Amino acid sequence: MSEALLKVRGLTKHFPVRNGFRASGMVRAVDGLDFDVRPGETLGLVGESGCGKTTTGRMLVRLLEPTDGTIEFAGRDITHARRGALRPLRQDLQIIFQDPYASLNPRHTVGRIVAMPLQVNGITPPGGVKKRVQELLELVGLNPEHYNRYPHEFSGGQRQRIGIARALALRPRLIVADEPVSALDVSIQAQVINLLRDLQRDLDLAFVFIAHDLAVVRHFCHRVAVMYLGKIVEIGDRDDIYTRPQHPYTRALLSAIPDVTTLGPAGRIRLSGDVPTPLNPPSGCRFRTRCWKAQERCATEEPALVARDGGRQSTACHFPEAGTIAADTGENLEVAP
Ligand SMILES: Nc1ncnc2c1ncn2[C@@H]1O[C@H](COP(=O)(O)OP(=O)(O)OP(=O)(O)O)[C@@H](O)[C@H]1O
Repeated sequence: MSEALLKVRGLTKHFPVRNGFRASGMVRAVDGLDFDVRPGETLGLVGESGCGKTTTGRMLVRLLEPTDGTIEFAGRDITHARRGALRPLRQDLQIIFQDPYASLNPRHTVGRIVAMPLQVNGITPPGGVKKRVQELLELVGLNPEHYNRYPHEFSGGQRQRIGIARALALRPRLIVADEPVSALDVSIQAQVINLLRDLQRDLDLAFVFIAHDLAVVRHFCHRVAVMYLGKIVEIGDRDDIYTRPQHPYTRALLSAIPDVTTLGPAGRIRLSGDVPTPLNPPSGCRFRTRCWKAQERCATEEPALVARDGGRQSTACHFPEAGTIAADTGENLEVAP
C-alpha cells in the first residue's frame, strides 16, 4: 500500500462567536478529524449541511487556519505554513469550489482566469502561457478557441469546467473538490463527474471530494468518511460503507437514497429532530440525541473511531450495527455518461 499523500491528525476548527466585543462561545465546526489520502485516491467527505465539510476542505488547502491538529502533505507538515512556504504548496494542492458562478471573475476572459495560477506563481510553460491554457481548455472538454470569451457566455457546467482547468494549471497532486456538481443540473452533474474521473485516471490525481449526495459519492470515491457535527463517525472503503454501514447515522443517510429500498428490516430510517448546534454539541456521542440505539453510556462516553474488518472500516459508535444491506444498491446508483 502506498504512503499517504495527505495525513490529517486531530484537525480542529473552532470559530469564536462574539457578542459585541465579548467572545460569547465557540462554534465547534470541526473537532479532531483523523484521515489519510493516498496518491491517486478519492476520499469522499459526506454529511448533512453544517457538519463541517467545507471548513475541513478550506483548512486542507490552507484557506483557513486550523485551531488544532496537523496536516501533512507529501511528508511535510503544512499545518501552519506561512505565505512563502505556501507558494510551492499551492502547485500541489488545489481547490474547486461549489459555485461556478461566484468563483470566476466576470470581468476576466477565460484565458486570463485559467492562466492566473501560472502567472501568480511566475511559471512560463514551454510553448508559452496561451498554448498551455488552450491545452487545459481542451483537456476539460472546452473549445480552446473560447480563450477570449467571458464567463457569462458559458453554461453552468462549462463554467465548472473552467474552474477545473484553472485548478489543473499547476499540475496538482491533490484537489479538494467542494460540492463541485451540486449547483448543476442532474444531467450536467454526470458529465462533470465523469470528467473528474477521467482526469483522475489520466493524471493520477488524488481528491478530497466533498458532497452531501451519496449517490454521486458512490460513483466517484474509493473511500468515504461520514461526518456528523464536526466529527468523522465512520470511514472506510466505499463498498464496505455502502453495503455494511455500522454507524446508525451512516445507515440513516444511506436509507435516504431513493434506490436503497431494503435497508435491512428497518427500511427507510427517518431521523427525528434537528442537528444540534455546534455551539453546544451533546456530551458523549454527538449523534445520540437523534439515535434510536442510544443508551446511557452514549451520553457520558465519547466513542472513539475503532477499526474493524482488518482496518478497512472504522466506526465511532458504542453499539455499532452488524450485517449487510440486502439491496443491490450499485447499479441503480450509476451516474449515466
Ligand atoms: N466563519 C465562521 N464563523 C462562525 N461559524 C462558522 C464559520 N464558518 C462556518 N461556520 C459554522 O461551522 C459549521 C460548519 O460549517 P461548514 O460550512 O463547514 O459545514 P458544511 O458541512 O460544509 O455545510 P454546507 O454543506 O451547508 O456547506 C456550521 O455550523 C457553520 O455555521
